[in-house]
Amino acid sequence: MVRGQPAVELSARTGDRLVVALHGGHLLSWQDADGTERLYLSPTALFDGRSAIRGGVPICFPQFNQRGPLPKHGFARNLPWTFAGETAPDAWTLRLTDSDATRAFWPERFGLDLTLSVPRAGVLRIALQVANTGVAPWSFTAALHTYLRVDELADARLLGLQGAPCWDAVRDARATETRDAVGFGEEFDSVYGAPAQPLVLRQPRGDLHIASSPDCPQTVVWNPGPALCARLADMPADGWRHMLCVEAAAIDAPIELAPGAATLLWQQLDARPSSSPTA
Ligand SMILES: O=P(O)(O)OC[C@H]1O[C@@H](O)[C@H](O)[C@@H](O)[C@@H]1O
Repeated sequence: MVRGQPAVELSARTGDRLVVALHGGHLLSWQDADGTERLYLSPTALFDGRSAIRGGVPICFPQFNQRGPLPKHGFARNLPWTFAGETAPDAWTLRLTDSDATRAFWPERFGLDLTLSVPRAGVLRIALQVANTGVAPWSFTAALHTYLRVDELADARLLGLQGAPCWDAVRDARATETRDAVGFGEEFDSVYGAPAQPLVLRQPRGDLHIASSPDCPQTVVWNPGPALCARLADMPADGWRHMLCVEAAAIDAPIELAPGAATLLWQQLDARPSSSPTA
């Protein structure tokens, strides 16, 4: 149990440790072998079995944000998932299938398999298989809404976005990213075309390489900054300084699945020692 909610703790042979809540199939913690926490979990996150948990890796499905009639970011993060156990060495799967609770929002038949795996020490792969188990085609948008832990946001840079098309949601402006190292401070909410190369979150303590699947053609980068953070009841006032969401997303063009078809959305996080000083 974590804060009164059912959760499972997963220990990989590498020494990496994961904690995942059944509510939302929500990864709460990833600690590598030396005990370094890689994900941000708000100390004031709600663990009431209904609300989305602030931090970790919320699963946004079948709708991203408010781009449709469903609740914000869909319903998958608000429902209980089941734990299917270790489905391959150092790989564990959680499952959500359609039920009366999902059909209250969305009529479609579906299966989600979230597989968390540790292929090497300090590497985490988050893979969401989306399957159409019904008899009619349907489409969806989705995101792996990862909250990365940062020691101090002012010292962090996100590298690899230069040249990517970008929609800045704060200013409602479209542009091409010109910076080779993006820094943060105020509210930041942008949808980028995902570059072919992994992004790098660079901090004094080291780099985190962030790769995503071809079926996630967008990368969303979000930090509420001080003003919006102060309005978020489930985040402490300084929480924005210790997180950065880098989300593998399929949102600009909904993915259509034929009956019996499935697709795999994934994000891989790879922690490495710093190769150069903070840009
Ligand atoms: O507060 P929520 O529902 O978890 O959403 C957090 C943020 O999620 C991001 O993915 C969106 O781009 C932001 O616009 C949004 O504010």
